[in-house]
Amino acid sequence: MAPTDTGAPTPARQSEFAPAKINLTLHVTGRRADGYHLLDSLVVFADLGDRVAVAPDTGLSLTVTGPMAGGVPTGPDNLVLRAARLAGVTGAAITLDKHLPAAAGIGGGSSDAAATLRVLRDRLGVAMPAPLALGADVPVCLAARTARMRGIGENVEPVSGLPPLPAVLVNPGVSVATPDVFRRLSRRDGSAMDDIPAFADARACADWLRGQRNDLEAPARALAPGIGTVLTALGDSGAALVRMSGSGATCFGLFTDTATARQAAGQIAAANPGWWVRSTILGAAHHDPADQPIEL
Ligand SMILES: C[C@](O)(CO)[C@H](O)COP(=O)(O)OP(=O)(O)OC[C@H]1O[C@@H](n2ccc(N)nc2=O)[C@H](O)[C@@H]1O
Ligand SMILES: Nc1ncnc2c1ncn2[C@@H]1O[C@H](COP(=O)(O)OP(=O)(O)OP(=O)(O)O)[C@@H](O)[C@H]1O
Repeated sequence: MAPTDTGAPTPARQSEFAPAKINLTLHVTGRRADGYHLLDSLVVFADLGDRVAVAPDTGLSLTVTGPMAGGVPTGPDNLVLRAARLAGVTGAAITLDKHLPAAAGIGGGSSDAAATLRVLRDRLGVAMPAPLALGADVPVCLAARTARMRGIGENVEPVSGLPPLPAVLVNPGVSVATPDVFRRLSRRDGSAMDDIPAFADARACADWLRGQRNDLEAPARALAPGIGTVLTALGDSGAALVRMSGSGATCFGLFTDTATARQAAGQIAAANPGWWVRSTILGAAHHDPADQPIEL
Protein backbone atom coordinates (compact mmCIF):
# COMPACT_ATOMS: atom_id res chain seq x y z
CA MET A 1 0.00 0.00 0.00
CA ALA A 2 1.28 3.51 -0.75
CA PRO A 3 2.47 5.69 2.14
CA THR A 4 0.37 8.65 3.24
CA ASP A 5 0.93 12.00 1.48
CA THR A 6 2.46 13.45 4.63
CA GLY A 7 5.09 10.74 4.85
CA ALA A 8 3.76 9.81 8.29
CA PRO A 9 3.78 6.11 9.18
CA THR A 10 0.77 4.28 7.73
CA PRO A 11 -1.68 3.55 10.57
CA ALA A 12 -2.26 -0.14 11.30
CA ARG A 13 -6.00 -0.38 10.61
CA GLN A 14 -8.40 2.22 9.28
CA SER A 15 -12.14 1.93 8.88
CA GLU A 16 -14.99 3.78 7.18
CA PHE A 17 -18.73 3.74 7.56
CA ALA A 18 -20.71 2.66 4.45
CA PRO A 19 -24.15 4.20 4.96
CA ALA A 20 -27.33 2.90 3.34
CA LYS A 21 -28.31 4.91 0.25
CA ILE A 22 -31.97 5.80 -0.18
CA ASN A 23 -33.44 7.15 -3.44
CA LEU A 24 -36.17 9.52 -2.20
CA THR A 25 -37.06 9.92 -5.89
CA LEU A 26 -35.93 8.01 -8.98
CA HIS A 27 -37.11 9.36 -12.34
CA VAL A 28 -36.08 7.45 -15.47
CA THR A 29 -35.76 10.14 -18.14
CA GLY A 30 -34.13 8.34 -21.06
CA ARG A 31 -31.92 5.54 -22.23
CA ARG A 32 -28.43 5.65 -23.72
CA ALA A 33 -27.38 3.71 -26.79
CA ASP A 34 -25.50 1.25 -24.53
CA GLY A 35 -28.74 0.39 -22.68
CA TYR A 36 -27.97 2.30 -19.47
CA HIS A 37 -30.81 4.52 -18.29
CA LEU A 38 -30.68 8.25 -17.64
CA LEU A 39 -31.83 9.01 -14.12
CA ASP A 40 -32.84 12.00 -12.03
CA SER A 41 -32.77 11.06 -8.35
CA LEU A 42 -32.71 12.73 -4.95
CA VAL A 43 -30.39 10.56 -2.89
CA VAL A 44 -29.95 10.65 0.89
CA PHE A 45 -27.96 8.52 3.30
CA ALA A 46 -29.01 6.81 6.51
CA ASP A 47 -27.31 6.65 9.89
CA LEU A 48 -27.06 2.87 9.55
CA GLY A 49 -24.82 0.90 7.29
CA ASP A 50 -21.87 -1.45 6.87
CA ARG A 51 -18.26 -0.84 7.93
CA VAL A 52 -15.13 -1.46 5.91
CA ALA A 53 -11.78 -1.80 7.71
CA VAL A 54 -8.45 -1.98 5.92
CA ALA A 55 -5.10 -3.09 7.34
CA PRO A 56 -1.83 -3.32 5.42
CA ASP A 57 -0.90 -6.91 4.51
CA THR A 58 1.22 -8.82 2.03
CA GLY A 59 -1.71 -10.05 -0.12
CA LEU A 60 -5.24 -8.85 -0.82
CA SER A 61 -7.92 -10.59 1.29
CA LEU A 62 -11.49 -10.08 2.47
CA THR A 63 -13.32 -11.30 5.56
CA VAL A 64 -17.07 -10.69 5.72
CA THR A 65 -18.61 -10.51 9.21
CA GLY A 66 -21.80 -9.17 10.77
CA PRO A 67 -25.50 -10.01 10.98
CA MET A 68 -26.14 -9.66 7.21
CA ALA A 69 -23.00 -11.48 6.00
CA GLY A 70 -24.97 -14.50 4.76
CA GLY A 71 -25.09 -14.70 0.96
CA VAL A 72 -22.66 -11.83 0.41
CA PRO A 73 -19.92 -12.96 -2.00
CA THR A 74 -16.53 -13.32 -0.28
CA GLY A 75 -14.49 -13.87 -3.47
CA PRO A 76 -13.08 -11.49 -6.09
CA ASP A 77 -16.58 -10.36 -7.17
CA ASN A 78 -17.20 -8.58 -3.88
CA LEU A 79 -17.33 -4.88 -4.66
CA VAL A 80 -14.91 -4.17 -1.81
CA LEU A 81 -12.20 -6.28 -3.48
CA ARG A 82 -13.10 -4.88 -6.90
CA ALA A 83 -12.66 -1.35 -5.49
CA ALA A 84 -9.27 -2.20 -3.95
CA ARG A 85 -8.06 -3.81 -7.19
CA LEU A 86 -9.29 -0.85 -9.25
CA ALA A 87 -7.28 1.44 -6.94
CA GLY A 88 -4.20 -0.70 -7.65
CA VAL A 89 -3.95 -2.10 -4.13
CA THR A 90 -2.35 -5.53 -3.94
CA GLY A 91 -1.59 -5.73 -0.21
CA ALA A 92 -4.48 -5.22 2.22
CA ALA A 93 -6.48 -7.32 4.67
CA ILE A 94 -10.02 -5.97 4.40
CA THR A 95 -12.88 -6.70 6.78
CA LEU A 96 -16.46 -5.94 5.75
CA ASP A 97 -18.91 -5.84 8.64
CA LYS A 98 -22.27 -6.30 6.94
CA HIS A 99 -25.43 -4.79 8.44
CA LEU A 100 -27.39 -3.96 5.26
CA PRO A 101 -29.31 -6.54 3.23
CA ALA A 102 -27.72 -7.24 -0.18
CA ALA A 103 -29.41 -6.66 -3.54
CA ALA A 104 -31.94 -4.54 -1.68
CA GLY A 105 -32.00 -1.15 -3.45
CA ILE A 106 -30.13 0.59 -0.66
CA GLY A 107 -26.75 0.40 -2.32
CA GLY A 108 -25.11 -2.03 0.07
CA GLY A 109 -22.43 -3.17 -2.33
CA SER A 110 -22.01 0.28 -3.89
CA SER A 111 -21.63 1.95 -0.51
CA ASP A 112 -19.11 -0.71 0.56
CA ALA A 113 -17.10 -0.05 -2.61
CA ALA A 114 -17.24 3.71 -1.99
CA ALA A 115 -16.19 3.32 1.66
CA THR A 116 -13.25 1.20 0.51
CA LEU A 117 -12.17 3.92 -1.93
CA ARG A 118 -12.60 6.58 0.79
CA VAL A 119 -10.50 4.75 3.33
CA LEU A 120 -7.80 4.11 0.74
CA ARG A 121 -7.80 7.77 -0.38
CA ASP A 122 -8.39 9.67 2.85
CA ARG A 123 -6.57 7.54 5.37
CA LEU A 124 -3.98 5.68 3.34
CA GLY A 125 -3.08 8.12 0.56
CA VAL A 126 -3.97 5.87 -2.37
CA ALA A 127 -4.96 7.66 -5.61
CA MET A 128 -8.69 7.59 -6.40
CA PRO A 129 -9.72 5.67 -9.55
CA ALA A 130 -12.84 6.63 -11.58
CA PRO A 131 -15.64 5.24 -9.35
CA LEU A 132 -18.27 4.75 -12.08
CA ALA A 133 -16.39 1.66 -13.26
CA LEU A 134 -17.65 -0.08 -10.09
CA GLY A 135 -21.32 0.74 -10.66
CA ALA A 136 -23.72 3.60 -11.35
CA ASP A 137 -24.39 4.15 -7.63
CA VAL A 138 -20.74 4.34 -6.58
CA PRO A 139 -20.13 8.06 -7.40
CA VAL A 140 -23.04 9.19 -5.20
CA CYS A 141 -22.02 6.73 -2.47
CA LEU A 142 -18.51 8.19 -2.59
CA ALA A 143 -19.98 11.59 -1.75
CA ALA A 144 -22.12 9.97 0.99
CA ARG A 145 -24.19 13.11 1.44
CA THR A 146 -27.53 14.36 0.15
CA ALA A 147 -27.26 14.86 -3.60
CA ARG A 148 -29.14 15.04 -6.87
CA MET A 149 -27.87 12.27 -9.12
CA ARG A 150 -28.22 12.50 -12.89
CA GLY A 151 -26.78 10.97 -16.04
CA ILE A 152 -26.49 7.24 -15.41
CA GLY A 153 -25.19 8.10 -11.94
CA GLU A 154 -21.99 9.97 -12.73
CA ASN A 155 -23.45 13.46 -12.33
CA VAL A 156 -23.63 14.12 -8.56
CA GLU A 157 -24.63 17.57 -7.33
CA PRO A 158 -24.72 18.26 -3.56
CA VAL A 159 -28.13 19.36 -2.24
CA SER A 160 -28.67 21.36 0.93
CA GLY A 161 -31.91 22.47 2.52
CA LEU A 162 -33.29 19.05 3.38
CA PRO A 163 -34.24 18.61 7.04
CA PRO A 164 -33.20 15.40 8.81
CA LEU A 165 -35.93 12.89 7.94
CA PRO A 166 -37.04 10.34 10.55
CA ALA A 167 -37.72 7.15 8.60
CA VAL A 168 -38.36 3.42 8.74
CA LEU A 169 -36.66 1.09 6.26
CA VAL A 170 -38.32 -2.27 5.53
CA ASN A 171 -37.03 -5.14 3.41
CA PRO A 172 -39.24 -8.21 3.09
CA GLY A 173 -36.30 -10.57 2.50
CA VAL A 174 -36.85 -10.71 -1.24
CA SER A 175 -33.86 -9.78 -3.40
CA VAL A 176 -34.55 -8.10 -6.73
CA ALA A 177 -31.92 -7.97 -9.50
CA THR A 178 -31.48 -4.38 -10.75
CA PRO A 179 -31.18 -5.28 -14.50
CA ASP A 180 -34.46 -7.26 -14.35
CA VAL A 181 -36.29 -4.24 -12.92
CA PHE A 182 -34.94 -1.82 -15.55
CA ARG A 183 -35.83 -4.35 -18.27
CA ARG A 184 -39.48 -4.39 -17.16
CA LEU A 185 -39.97 -0.61 -17.43
CA SER A 186 -42.98 0.15 -19.62
CA ARG A 187 -41.61 3.60 -20.59
CA ARG A 188 -38.19 5.17 -20.39
CA ASP A 189 -38.87 8.83 -21.16
CA GLY A 190 -40.39 10.14 -17.95
CA SER A 191 -40.24 13.78 -16.87
CA ALA A 192 -37.32 15.06 -14.79
CA MET A 193 -37.69 15.65 -11.07
CA ASP A 194 -38.97 19.12 -10.15
CA ASP A 195 -36.47 21.63 -8.79
CA ILE A 196 -35.84 20.93 -5.12
CA PRO A 197 -37.06 23.70 -2.80
CA ALA A 198 -35.81 24.36 0.74
CA PHE A 199 -38.10 22.64 3.26
CA ALA A 200 -39.28 24.01 6.59
CA ASP A 201 -39.55 20.53 8.10
CA ALA A 202 -39.94 16.80 7.40
CA ARG A 203 -43.66 17.15 6.64
CA ALA A 204 -43.01 19.80 3.98
CA CYS A 205 -40.40 17.54 2.42
CA ALA A 206 -42.80 14.55 2.43
CA ASP A 207 -45.51 16.74 0.84
CA TRP A 208 -43.17 17.75 -1.98
CA LEU A 209 -41.92 14.19 -2.49
CA ARG A 210 -45.51 13.00 -3.00
CA GLY A 211 -45.47 14.90 -6.33
CA GLN A 212 -42.29 13.06 -7.47
CA ARG A 213 -41.81 9.37 -8.33
CA ASN A 214 -39.74 6.21 -8.26
CA ASP A 215 -40.28 4.92 -11.79
CA LEU A 216 -38.79 1.53 -10.83
CA GLU A 217 -41.47 0.88 -8.21
CA ALA A 218 -44.13 -0.50 -10.59
CA PRO A 219 -41.79 -2.92 -12.45
CA ALA A 220 -40.22 -4.07 -9.16
CA ARG A 221 -43.68 -4.70 -7.67
CA ALA A 222 -44.57 -6.79 -10.71
CA LEU A 223 -41.46 -8.93 -10.09
CA ALA A 224 -41.83 -9.09 -6.30
CA PRO A 225 -45.43 -8.60 -5.12
CA GLY A 226 -44.20 -8.61 -1.51
CA ILE A 227 -43.10 -5.01 -2.09
CA GLY A 228 -46.76 -3.98 -2.20
CA THR A 229 -47.34 -5.65 1.16
CA VAL A 230 -44.44 -3.68 2.66
CA LEU A 231 -45.72 -0.37 1.26
CA THR A 232 -49.15 -1.07 2.75
CA ALA A 233 -47.66 -1.91 6.16
CA LEU A 234 -45.65 1.32 6.17
CA GLY A 235 -48.68 3.36 5.09
CA ASP A 236 -50.81 1.78 7.83
CA SER A 237 -48.17 2.66 10.42
CA GLY A 238 -48.74 6.41 10.01
CA ALA A 239 -45.92 7.35 7.61
CA ALA A 240 -46.29 10.73 5.91
CA LEU A 241 -44.87 9.26 2.69
CA VAL A 242 -44.09 5.68 1.60
CA ARG A 243 -41.97 4.68 -1.41
CA MET A 244 -39.54 2.05 -2.65
CA SER A 245 -35.81 2.85 -2.81
CA GLY A 246 -33.69 2.20 -5.91
CA SER A 247 -34.66 -0.99 -7.71
CA GLY A 248 -36.11 -2.47 -4.48
CA ALA A 249 -37.16 -4.36 -2.62
CA THR A 250 -36.43 -2.10 0.40
CA CYS A 251 -39.12 0.53 0.99
CA PHE A 252 -39.07 3.55 3.28
CA GLY A 253 -41.65 5.46 5.24
CA LEU A 254 -40.97 9.07 6.23
CA PHE A 255 -42.25 10.31 9.59
CA THR A 256 -42.56 13.74 11.12
CA ASP A 257 -40.77 12.77 14.33
CA THR A 258 -38.33 10.16 15.58
CA ALA A 259 -40.54 8.74 18.34
CA THR A 260 -43.32 7.88 15.88
CA ALA A 261 -40.82 6.34 13.47
CA ARG A 262 -39.37 4.14 16.25
CA GLN A 263 -42.84 3.09 17.36
CA ALA A 264 -43.86 2.22 13.79
CA ALA A 265 -40.68 0.17 13.29
CA GLY A 266 -41.41 -1.78 16.47
CA GLN A 267 -44.96 -2.54 15.37
CA ILE A 268 -44.01 -3.57 11.83
CA ALA A 269 -41.16 -5.78 13.08
CA ALA A 270 -43.39 -7.48 15.66
CA ALA A 271 -46.07 -8.25 13.07
CA ASN A 272 -43.58 -9.45 10.43
CA PRO A 273 -40.76 -11.42 12.08
CA GLY A 274 -39.10 -12.34 8.76
CA TRP A 275 -38.68 -8.73 7.62
CA TRP A 276 -35.63 -6.49 8.08
CA VAL A 277 -37.02 -3.38 9.77
CA ARG A 278 -34.97 -0.41 11.00
CA SER A 279 -35.77 3.12 12.16
CA THR A 280 -33.23 5.70 11.04
CA ILE A 281 -32.60 9.38 10.30
CA LEU A 282 -32.10 10.14 6.61
CA GLY A 283 -30.13 13.04 5.18
CA ALA A 284 -28.27 14.14 8.26
CA ALA A 285 -24.88 13.68 6.51
CA HIS A 286 -22.52 11.37 8.36
CA HIS A 287 -23.36 10.24 11.87
CA ASP A 288 -20.04 8.53 12.26
CA PRO A 289 -17.58 10.59 14.30
CA ALA A 290 -14.69 8.53 12.92
CA ASP A 291 -15.34 9.75 9.39
CA GLN A 292 -13.72 12.70 7.64
CA PRO A 293 -15.95 15.23 5.85
CA ILE A 294 -16.20 14.32 2.17
CA GLU A 295 -15.51 16.91 -0.52
CA LEU A 296 -17.07 16.31 -3.93
C1 LIG B 1 -31.21 1.71 -9.40
C2 LIG B 1 -30.09 2.47 -8.73
O1 LIG B 1 -29.75 1.85 -7.50
C3 LIG B 1 -30.57 3.89 -8.41
O2 LIG B 1 -29.72 4.58 -7.54
C4 LIG B 1 -28.86 2.52 -9.59
O3 LIG B 1 -29.15 3.12 -10.82
C5 LIG B 1 -28.23 1.16 -9.80
O4 LIG B 1 -26.89 1.30 -9.48
P1 LIG B 1 -25.90 0.04 -9.47
O5 LIG B 1 -26.51 -1.10 -8.73
O6 LIG B 1 -24.57 0.57 -9.01
O7 LIG B 1 -25.91 -0.30 -10.99
P2 LIG B 1 -24.83 -1.01 -11.93
O8 LIG B 1 -24.16 -2.10 -11.18
O9 LIG B 1 -23.98 0.03 -12.60
O10 LIG B 1 -25.79 -1.60 -13.03
C6 LIG B 1 -26.59 -2.74 -12.83
C7 LIG B 1 -27.54 -2.84 -14.00
O11 LIG B 1 -28.60 -1.89 -13.81
C8 LIG B 1 -28.96 -1.30 -15.04
N1 LIG B 1 -28.76 0.15 -14.96
C9 LIG B 1 -28.08 0.70 -13.92
C10 LIG B 1 -27.93 2.05 -13.83
C11 LIG B 1 -28.47 2.87 -14.84
N2 LIG B 1 -28.34 4.19 -14.80
N3 LIG B 1 -29.13 2.31 -15.87
C12 LIG B 1 -29.30 0.96 -15.94
O12 LIG B 1 -29.91 0.48 -16.87
C13 LIG B 1 -28.14 -1.99 -16.11
O13 LIG B 1 -28.90 -3.07 -16.58
C14 LIG B 1 -26.95 -2.51 -15.35
O14 LIG B 1 -26.39 -3.63 -15.95
N1 LIG C 1 -20.07 -5.84 -0.59
C1 LIG C 1 -21.20 -6.35 -1.11
N2 LIG C 1 -22.35 -6.29 -0.42
C2 LIG C 1 -23.49 -6.77 -0.96
N3 LIG C 1 -23.56 -7.34 -2.17
C3 LIG C 1 -22.45 -7.41 -2.92
C4 LIG C 1 -21.23 -6.91 -2.42
N4 LIG C 1 -20.30 -7.08 -3.36
C5 LIG C 1 -20.90 -7.66 -4.41
N5 LIG C 1 -22.19 -7.87 -4.16
C6 LIG C 1 -23.16 -8.44 -5.13
O1 LIG C 1 -23.86 -7.32 -5.66
C7 LIG C 1 -25.24 -7.62 -5.83
C8 LIG C 1 -26.05 -6.33 -5.60
O2 LIG C 1 -25.91 -5.99 -4.22
P1 LIG C 1 -26.14 -4.51 -3.68
O3 LIG C 1 -26.33 -4.63 -2.21
O4 LIG C 1 -25.08 -3.61 -4.18
O5 LIG C 1 -27.51 -4.20 -4.41
P2 LIG C 1 -28.49 -3.01 -4.33
O6 LIG C 1 -28.70 -2.62 -2.89
O7 LIG C 1 -29.71 -3.38 -5.11
O8 LIG C 1 -27.67 -1.90 -5.02
P3 LIG C 1 -28.19 -0.62 -5.76
O9 LIG C 1 -29.09 0.11 -4.81
O10 LIG C 1 -26.85 0.04 -5.99
O11 LIG C 1 -28.88 -1.12 -6.99
C9 LIG C 1 -25.55 -8.72 -4.83
O12 LIG C 1 -26.43 -9.65 -5.38
C10 LIG C 1 -24.21 -9.36 -4.51
O13 LIG C 1 -24.06 -10.62 -5.13
